Amino acid sequence: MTPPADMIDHPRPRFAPWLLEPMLRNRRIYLKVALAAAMINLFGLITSLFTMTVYDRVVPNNAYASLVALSIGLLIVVVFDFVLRILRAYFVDLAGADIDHDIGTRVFQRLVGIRLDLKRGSTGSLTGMMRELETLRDFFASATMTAMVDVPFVVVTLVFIAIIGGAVVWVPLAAIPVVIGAGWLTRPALDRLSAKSLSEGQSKQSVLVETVGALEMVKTSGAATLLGRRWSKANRAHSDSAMRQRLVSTIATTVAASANTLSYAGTVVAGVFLIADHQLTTGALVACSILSGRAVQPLAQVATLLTRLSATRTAYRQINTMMDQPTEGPQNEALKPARFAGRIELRGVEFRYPGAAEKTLDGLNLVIPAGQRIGLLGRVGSGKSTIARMILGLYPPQEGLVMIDGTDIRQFDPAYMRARIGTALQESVLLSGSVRENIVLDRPGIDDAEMLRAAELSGTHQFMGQLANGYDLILADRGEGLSGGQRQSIALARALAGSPPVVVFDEPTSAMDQQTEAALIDRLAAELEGRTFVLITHRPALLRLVERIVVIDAGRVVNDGPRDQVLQQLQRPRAVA
Ligand SMILES: Nc1ncnc2c1ncn2[C@@H]1O[C@H](COP(=O)(O)OP(=O)(O)OP(=O)(O)O)[C@@H](O)[C@H]1O
Repeated sequence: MTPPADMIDHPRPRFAPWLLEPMLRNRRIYLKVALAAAMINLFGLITSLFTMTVYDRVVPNNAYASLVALSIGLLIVVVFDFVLRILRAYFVDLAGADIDHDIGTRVFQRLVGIRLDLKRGSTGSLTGMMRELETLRDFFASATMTAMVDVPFVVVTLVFIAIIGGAVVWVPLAAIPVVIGAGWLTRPALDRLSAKSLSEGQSKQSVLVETVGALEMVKTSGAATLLGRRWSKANRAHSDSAMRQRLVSTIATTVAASANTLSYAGTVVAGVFLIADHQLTTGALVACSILSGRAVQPLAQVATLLTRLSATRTAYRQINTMMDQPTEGPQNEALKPARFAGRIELRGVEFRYPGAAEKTLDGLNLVIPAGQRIGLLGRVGSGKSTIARMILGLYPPQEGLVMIDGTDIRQFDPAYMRARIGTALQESVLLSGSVRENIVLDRPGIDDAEMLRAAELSGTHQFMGQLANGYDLILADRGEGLSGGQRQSIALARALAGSPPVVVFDEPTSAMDQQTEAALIDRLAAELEGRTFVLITHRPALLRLVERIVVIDAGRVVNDGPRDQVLQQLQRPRAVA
């Protein structure tokens, strides 16, 4: 069974493996579709033969016995035709659903593995692109696929017309280039318009996602006017190009439909002369006129297919651009070391955000021995959160190295590494679903007992334990329905669950009152003992948790030492002033 590998090696036209592989896997089903199509086309020929026989043999001779026999035969054909048509639709759907599922999984995996430094476009345009999967699915799972299977039978039908109708075959033959020409000529315009319509649809989606995601801000800050203007502009542009796209494809499909009618009528007209010339019987003419419609029809369907092909190709290109991008993690075998002690080292790290003019980290050197708890201090925008992102491998440095336990973190499996770093970043983003799901996140090894332990540590249990449905409380999108402090507490429970050897907290108490914060610090002090802890904060109380302080300014370390010593140095200039 070598042929499939061959086809993957030299695909023409070049299809990406994410599309080609699931299609090839379904080749058996498509073979069944082709078989069913062949039978259905054969039945079509039989029906026309039936008509011809009735006109030429039954009508002139009043041969009712033959008519009964022929009718029974035809009835059987109709029943088979019915069953085969249903089977054909079912098989196309079956293959379509499998391909859709496969591609959906692959694309989603790629989406979550996207490298943040290579990410292009807004959240809205990314979701818009995911929506384009529907366009691809519609193409593979719809009747359009069956139209392609019917195309080779056009030749069979034409040969059949030539056999029974002779010169009449020139009529459908003349109609075919018209149909193909209409499809071909409109294609460049359709390609252009569907690309335009797709990008404008994504702009529309961007405005929508931004508005819905920040509805409270939109209302309170009066952003509705600005967003409303953006929305109508995007909407107008999109409906304009969608209208043009429909217009052009209507031209192609209408030309095909008219060619179909002309082919039928032309056959009848030409047939009259041939009958007069005794070259054709009336029955053969009727059969030919039916068949000439059947010869052009698949091509008319292909014209429709071509109009959809533009949209499908645009969607394919969009998705393929994302699928072609390198994902996170090493290209070769990723490391998953059994021991993860948590010694962190940033050596000569230089980093500039994509598109930013200034470097955020400028030759930063920092070693955090395993088990040490450090606080990162520094002014707003000095680069503290960026250091956390470097440690988590969210962005690779342009220069220098980020290492954990002496290994460049780019060699680790990103999911493996991040599962060992408990992280609570500045924004406490929760997901829709229960509080339990938000803490456990389906991670292996985190059972109810561990979830409760983490919830007690973070302070979540204080408010969740008292509610009747407690941890099964269902949250709306992004944790709506809870206060900011409660959300933050759940995010901390999520980070602490599973006792990861490294913990990175960025402003973990920014939404909490002093009392809640003090109680949290008491509980965390014992919990973090012996673990590598990186704390980014502007709140002095939290510094009780750390033994060393590193001060960052403009992406460099400007002070580093034992906590109390650095705190004294930081207070001194103020005392002098
Ligand atoms: N995603 C991003 N894209 C481009 N620039 C960014 C991005 N995130 C941060 N920056 C820039 O990098 C610089 C440092 O940001 P960072 O978030 O690391 O600061 P910080 O020290 O954590 O500040 P804060 O105390 O306000 O949290 C800022 O000047 C900011 O403009």
